[in-house]
Amino acid sequence: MEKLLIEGGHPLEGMVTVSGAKNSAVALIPAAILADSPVTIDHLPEISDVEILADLLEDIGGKTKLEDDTLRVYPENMFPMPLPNGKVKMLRASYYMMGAMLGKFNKAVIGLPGGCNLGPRPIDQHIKGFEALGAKVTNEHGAMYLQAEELTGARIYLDVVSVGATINIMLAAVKAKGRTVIENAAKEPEIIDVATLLTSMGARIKGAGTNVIRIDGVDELSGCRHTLIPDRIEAGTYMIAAAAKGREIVIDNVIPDHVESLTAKLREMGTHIEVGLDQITIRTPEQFEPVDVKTLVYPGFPTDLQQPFTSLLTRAKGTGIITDTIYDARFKHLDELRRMGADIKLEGRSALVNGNQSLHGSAVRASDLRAGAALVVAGLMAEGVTEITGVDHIDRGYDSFEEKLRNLGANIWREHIDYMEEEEMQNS
Ligand SMILES: CC(=O)N[C@H]1[C@@H](OP(=O)(O)OP(=O)(O)OC[C@H]2O[C@@H](n3ccc(=O)[nH]c3=O)[C@H](O)[C@@H]2O)O[C@H](CO)[C@@H](O)[C@@H]1O
Ligand SMILES: C=C(OP(=O)(O)O)C(=O)O
Repeated sequence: MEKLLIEGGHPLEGMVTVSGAKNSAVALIPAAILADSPVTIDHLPEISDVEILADLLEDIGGKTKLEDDTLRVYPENMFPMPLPNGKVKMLRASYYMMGAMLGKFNKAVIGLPGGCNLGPRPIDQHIKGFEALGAKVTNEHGAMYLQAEELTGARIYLDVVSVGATINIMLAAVKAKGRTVIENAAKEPEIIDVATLLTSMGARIKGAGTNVIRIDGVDELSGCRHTLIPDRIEAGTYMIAAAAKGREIVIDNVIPDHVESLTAKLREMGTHIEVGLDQITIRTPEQFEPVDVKTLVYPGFPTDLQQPFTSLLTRAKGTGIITDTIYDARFKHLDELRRMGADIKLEGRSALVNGNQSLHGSAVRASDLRAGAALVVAGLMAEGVTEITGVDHIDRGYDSFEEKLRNLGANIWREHIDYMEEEEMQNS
């Protein structure tokens, strides 16, 4: 086990380059299963979710070659090997193995996914989609069994706007017979990225990025080369860190439209922001105004930035309210921020953050990926040293986090936790 240590208070300055999007990468890697020849994906982030998915492709007989930020997938000898346990529980996006394997082999046996514990995260809409396409889906002892004689296009209305269900149904439908229409589809940029890759492979998809997606099934998909879009959540995390502590920070390789909801809120708080073509420059203001934020589906304020944004609100002159309409239990970071001196009340799905509190370094634990990002942002602002455990969560989604922050002037480093310390932590 490892922990992150941050000595707070150092101003940040310079340029940080955003890596490829985690939530695209984790869908594009399973999508490569659908091709009959090699698929090359460029600009992948170096994160554990990517490594585990590449491993899962090997587990079903594929070959993968990861060099720098490029992954080459050789799908020629894959077979529908059951994946009931183990690695599938280490991340959320293993659910895309269901759609991709069903689309390729008409068959899949896969354990239920893991990922951040944000309260219940059902996959009923994924299953509704697979069943509409003709698959029989059963859950036996925690493993999902999916099987179809043949997949046939269907009209599927999602009862909940779901990123995962939209992509999973696309993966299962691209080789189905006839037309599939997904209504009330999610519109996140990552969905467009997946549709772009599948289209390069020969799929016929229209409407990705709108709430109605039409897919006309094709018999064969072939290999291609694709470059991932930049990670808007990583970009947003650096924007928040820059607002918190940045003399002047340039965030490079960002699609400004993808972070518009955050840019608007940071400006409302008084942050100085200049938006270029693929760069955003940010400077900390003298004083932060409190703001209210509600997370919504894209293009609304992303739930994945709710937690780091909460840390920034502790610096506002007054009370800001942050409401998560997507996950009702995405608040495990609040107790940890309170340990650092934050004054936050939780009322239902809303955190009431009383600003003007100076934070102090403490020993805290990241319960999930973005809770980890929230604690890093808080650690950068706090007086003294913050020790963050639960680093494996952070490593799921941030490429070279400490290195990138160190290049901006942060004093952040990683230490190994020895056996005795681990015991002590577990008993405390
Ligand atoms: C790997 C990945 O891309 N993860 C992202 C994806 O997660 P994920 O795909 O799991 O999130 P969804 O968009 O599916 O979930 C949105 C909401 O719908 C609910 N729901 C979802 C599916 C379903 O079958 N039934 C159902 O009720 C969920 O509980 C949640 O309240 O989108 C989330 C919302 O932007 C992000 O926080 C995650 O970072
Ligand atoms: C919730 C997240 O990830 P996952 O869905 O992979 O758990 C996230 O990226 O903030």
